[in-house]
Amino acid sequence: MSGSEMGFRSFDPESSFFSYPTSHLHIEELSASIVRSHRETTQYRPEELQALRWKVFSREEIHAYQSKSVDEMWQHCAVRLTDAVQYVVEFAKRIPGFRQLCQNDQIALLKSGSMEVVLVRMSRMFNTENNTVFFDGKFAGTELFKSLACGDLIAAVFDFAHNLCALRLTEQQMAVFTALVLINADRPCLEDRERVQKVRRDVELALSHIMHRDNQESLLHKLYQRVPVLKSLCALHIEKLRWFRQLYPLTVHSLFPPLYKELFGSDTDIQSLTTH
Ligand SMILES: N#Cc1cc2c(cc1C(F)(C(F)(F)F)C(F)(F)F)CC[C@H]1N(C(=O)[C@H]3CC[C@H](C(=O)O)CC3)CC[C@@]21S(=O)(=O)c1ccc(F)cc1
Repeated sequence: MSGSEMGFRSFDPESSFFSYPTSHLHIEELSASIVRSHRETTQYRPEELQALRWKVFSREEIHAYQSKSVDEMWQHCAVRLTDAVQYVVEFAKRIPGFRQLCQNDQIALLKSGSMEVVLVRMSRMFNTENNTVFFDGKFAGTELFKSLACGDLIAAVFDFAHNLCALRLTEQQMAVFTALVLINADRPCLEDRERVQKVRRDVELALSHIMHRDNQESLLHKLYQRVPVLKSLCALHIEKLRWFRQLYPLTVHSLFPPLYKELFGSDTDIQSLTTH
């Protein structure tokens, strides 16, 4: 094994901790730990989803969803989104390096990145053969979400999930990619950007290590190309939420989960995200 793979440390008196080329073993351990965290913090396993693959909603069931009022359907989805975000918070807390970041930066990364991770995770729930996503126990097409009254956003969310699902990422590749989506040194309001960048560098090495091992380096640039789309989907979500809140201020105020409002509402400070 060459010197750089051995990861010889060079003590840099300036930096708060060793700046060293990361060792091969460290990257292997980091990948394994991220994959384990992913497995422990997703609500559905791939084999479960595979078994339910052809369980689709009947016309009556679809009609029942379409007959819900706009505020009822938004509230229903907001509760599911908040559940999914809480699993992402758990995932983040189990990523080595993320826990070592200061509390402020952990919260800043979750505030700006948890929705993106949920959208990436949604691609695991997608069936590209009939363009449906797993929702409330069965697979649903875009028409089921009509009463949300944001057809353009739903179409974009489905489109993103379809394209990512078509890359057929393994659970390991998905796990490390979501860690990379979360640990982004360009996010707003970070206190120690350099430290976030150092943690991100190791996760980048872990992803290229896994893609190299799986002989799928060609996927890497396709994955990185999907990231700006994630950003635009989240911006569109915030825009729609502002529109919805103007129409139904009381629903958002009293019926939306507090974490949802802290994450996606105005820039209120975040209490329930404190990752103790
Ligand atoms: N409120 C909501 C909302 C909620 C969700 C999404 C989008 C929105 C919006 F906001 C948007 F798009 F603006 F963001 C939308 F669509 F409503 F407008 C996409 C991620 C979905 N989601 C999941 O797919 C998770 C992924 C992780 C998985 C796991 O952990 O294993 C469990 C299921 C969580 C919430 C959920 S959802 O299921 O309510 C849903 C809603 C609309 C849709 F077209 C498809 C799904």
